[in-house]
Amino acid sequence: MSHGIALKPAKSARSEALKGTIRIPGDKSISHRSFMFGGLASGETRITGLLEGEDVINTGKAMRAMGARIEKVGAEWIIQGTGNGALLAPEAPLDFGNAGTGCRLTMGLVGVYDFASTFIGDASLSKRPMGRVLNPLREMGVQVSSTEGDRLPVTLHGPKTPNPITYRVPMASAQVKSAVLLAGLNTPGITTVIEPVMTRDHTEKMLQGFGADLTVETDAEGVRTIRLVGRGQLKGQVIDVPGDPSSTAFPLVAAILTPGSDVTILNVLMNPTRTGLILTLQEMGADIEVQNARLAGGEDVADLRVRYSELKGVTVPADRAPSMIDEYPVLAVAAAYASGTTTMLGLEELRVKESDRLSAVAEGLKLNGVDCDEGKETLVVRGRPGGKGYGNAQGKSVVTHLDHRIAMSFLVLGLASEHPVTVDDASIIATSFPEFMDLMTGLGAKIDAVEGEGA
Ligand SMILES: O=C(O)C1=C[C@@H](OP(=O)(O)O)[C@@H](O)[C@H](O)C1
Ligand SMILES: C=C(OP(=O)(O)O)C(=O)O
Repeated sequence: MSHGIALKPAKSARSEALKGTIRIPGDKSISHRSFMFGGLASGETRITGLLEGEDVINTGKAMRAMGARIEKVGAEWIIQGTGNGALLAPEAPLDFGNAGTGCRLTMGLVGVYDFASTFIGDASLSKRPMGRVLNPLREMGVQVSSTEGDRLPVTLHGPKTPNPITYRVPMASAQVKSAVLLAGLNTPGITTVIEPVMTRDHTEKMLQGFGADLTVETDAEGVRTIRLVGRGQLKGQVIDVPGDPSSTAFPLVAAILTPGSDVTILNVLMNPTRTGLILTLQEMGADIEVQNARLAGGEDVADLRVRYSELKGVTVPADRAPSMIDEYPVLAVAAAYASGTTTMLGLEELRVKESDRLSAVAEGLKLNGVDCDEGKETLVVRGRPGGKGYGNAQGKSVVTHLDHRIAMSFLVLGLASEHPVTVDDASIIATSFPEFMDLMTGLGAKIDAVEGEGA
């Protein structure tokens, strides 16, 4: 799926109170991995609650192209996997659309096989750095042919026998950690990943669930050493994917910013590597009640009741970034309505997402009259409670740069701003949260597609 040809703008306008109870679709990270590990494992995997966003569907297509049988029966996805080590050579390039996770993890998964696989994506993914995954794969003996700067298209060809490596992940990235571990699945011996800063741990937990011989040791400084014994058997599993905390962020912040709101969001994944935004919003004074906290399929899950709140600015420490890395755009929007200054530190990884999110957020905030400063790896927002004067300047739209989180964040900004906010492309939201418009308007948000605009 390619984006950027027919842009579909959308407009949000100051809304009455948001009210109601919603269930957020499945977590994107867990959904990608469910298709990948189910497609690889021996026997049957059954998945409910899968996120059917474009990113995840592209991962499913890639797994099918490598021999997995995947079908949807009623509400369930049923997969017959190939067995570990038995993926087939894809006959055509694997197109990951907009998805860094699908692309980078699959590079690890299949890149070490002794055949060629080619990876392509949309204009956004084609700009993103792949060297972070290609470098460890090169160390394992993979032949890499890539476009300048290690961008897509990339073709990989694994060696007869890959080398097990010990790899210290140089940046806080669950995608890099996961790519190396997945390469280790088809490598003899022990592949070791050292993770100085903990990132989301879905790969480790799910591989253990599928029967991989994987251990994690954490030292006194919090440095994690993950060891995976290669070429073991993986067995199909039954998975119920919990709701995505990154998608939850949008109705959550929308309810906090819109006077009179009272919204309950059901079945949200509360894995501590994903809850940095909730903690930060609570520090800012947000009224978020965690209800029915429970364990489901080995993950913490809860319902969240959130009410309109007056926020105050805070400093968000750099070490919290991995647990809320995709939530900074919408946190910046919340900060725009807080009294005082919010300072966000340690944001270097935001520059290599679907867009340079640090610049895209700062540009969008300024276009809407929000006072902010973009630093090399920081963002400072000086908020204005009530949002007086906020809204698109001179009829211009927020430029979303093929980035779903930029599109959703600025539509949320418009729900509490004095003037409406238009974004240039709402179609990109379907990559991660196809139900966004319906769920938000169902709560009472004023968001519409804009007819007759766009390229
Ligand atoms: O492993 C994953 O599922 C993800 C890891 C993060 O990327 P990085 O590893 O690049 O930080 C995150 O931004 C992305 O949305 C999903
Ligand atoms: C960064 C994201 O995803 P990916 O890297 O998979 O494109 C995201 O969903 O915000």
